[in-house]
Amino acid sequence: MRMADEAEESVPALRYEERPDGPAVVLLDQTRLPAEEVELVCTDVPGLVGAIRSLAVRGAPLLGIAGGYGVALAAARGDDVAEAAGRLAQARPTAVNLAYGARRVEAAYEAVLRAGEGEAAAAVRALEEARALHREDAEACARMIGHGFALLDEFAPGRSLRLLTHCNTGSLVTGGQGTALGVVKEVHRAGRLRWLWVDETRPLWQGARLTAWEASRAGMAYSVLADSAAGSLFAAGEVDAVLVGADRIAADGSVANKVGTYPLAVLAAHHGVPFVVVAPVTTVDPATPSGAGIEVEQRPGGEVTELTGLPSVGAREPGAVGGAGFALAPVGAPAYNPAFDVTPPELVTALVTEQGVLRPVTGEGIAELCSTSRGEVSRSGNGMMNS
Ligand SMILES: CSC[C@H]1O[C@H](OP(=O)(O)O)[C@H](O)[C@@H]1O
Repeated sequence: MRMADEAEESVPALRYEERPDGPAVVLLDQTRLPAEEVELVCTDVPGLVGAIRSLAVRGAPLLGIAGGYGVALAAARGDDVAEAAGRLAQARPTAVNLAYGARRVEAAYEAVLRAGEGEAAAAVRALEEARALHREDAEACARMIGHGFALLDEFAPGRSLRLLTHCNTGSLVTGGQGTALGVVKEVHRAGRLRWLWVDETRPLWQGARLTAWEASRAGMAYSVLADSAAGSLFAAGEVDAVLVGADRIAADGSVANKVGTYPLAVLAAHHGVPFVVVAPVTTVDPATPSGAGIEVEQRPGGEVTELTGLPSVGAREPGAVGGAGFALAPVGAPAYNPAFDVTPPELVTALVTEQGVLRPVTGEGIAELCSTSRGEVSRSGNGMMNS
């Protein structure tokens, strides 16, 4: 167990291993960070589904990669691949990437079976597709980071920036350097990060625990803040731009992201601050017409009403993250705990993907984004451009 104190830019959040005792998906248990770097070895799909539900592995792009490797793991074990893909796809409902990754690898596996090449060859193909998905995400991060940095430079040429972010969108949620936090890292590397404001991100503290962990390792100047303190920073003129990730982007440009994102978008609009979403095209879901159609995951109330310890203590409620904790409310108090909220497109200044920057974010622009194959760049009257 390595303590989280080495100065490293990014730590691989997940890998697939063919071990002497069999294949496994090995992941950095994010419920144990920042205090401990503990690896979780998932040797079967039920174990991986449990890790996804407990947020030991989390974040839309990484969930897609985990879903893909999970199907490859089932194929390597000779398990029922269709059943495994279904369980993985349904492990968390909001991040579209999870189902995309699982189904894409399942389709690769099935194609080899249909060709009559047998289960062993199909299992090899499944792992190849999962690894391709992983590589593509890392490449997408690099392109998003370039487009995002150029966009910020357009907003404030040559200036140092005070950026605010919510939840965690760095190396811990992608196959590469991250989405929104990946852009922040690039601003920092360019010597242009004046300050990073890190929303703690209640109730699971992804900001305080994970973004602060990544920011510390990158040597950034930052402050953690209570989510409710963000408004006073906008009022004081202390925020030059907001950068967040996404879990699902509907066909009309509505953005589902960690709960607390929508209020930031309203604050940014009120104060004339750019509100920028950074997400790979695999987060875009043309099959969901609008934000109203996005299923928002409802999580156990105990995550709100208890301050929990390490998950090893044993969660109070099925599915809740963390172990037995301290009551922050009367025991058994009812709680409302949506994991995400939805921001309408009119509050999004720009959507940065690996294919370019969409500004403004409109249904037409989203449709065009989905119609181009990966890597192509499209330019259109609705502001789709490659920055
Ligand atoms: C770059 S996607 C990260 C995205 O995922 C987080 O949700 P969770 O921690 O519940 O997996 C959050 O919405 C982040 O913006």
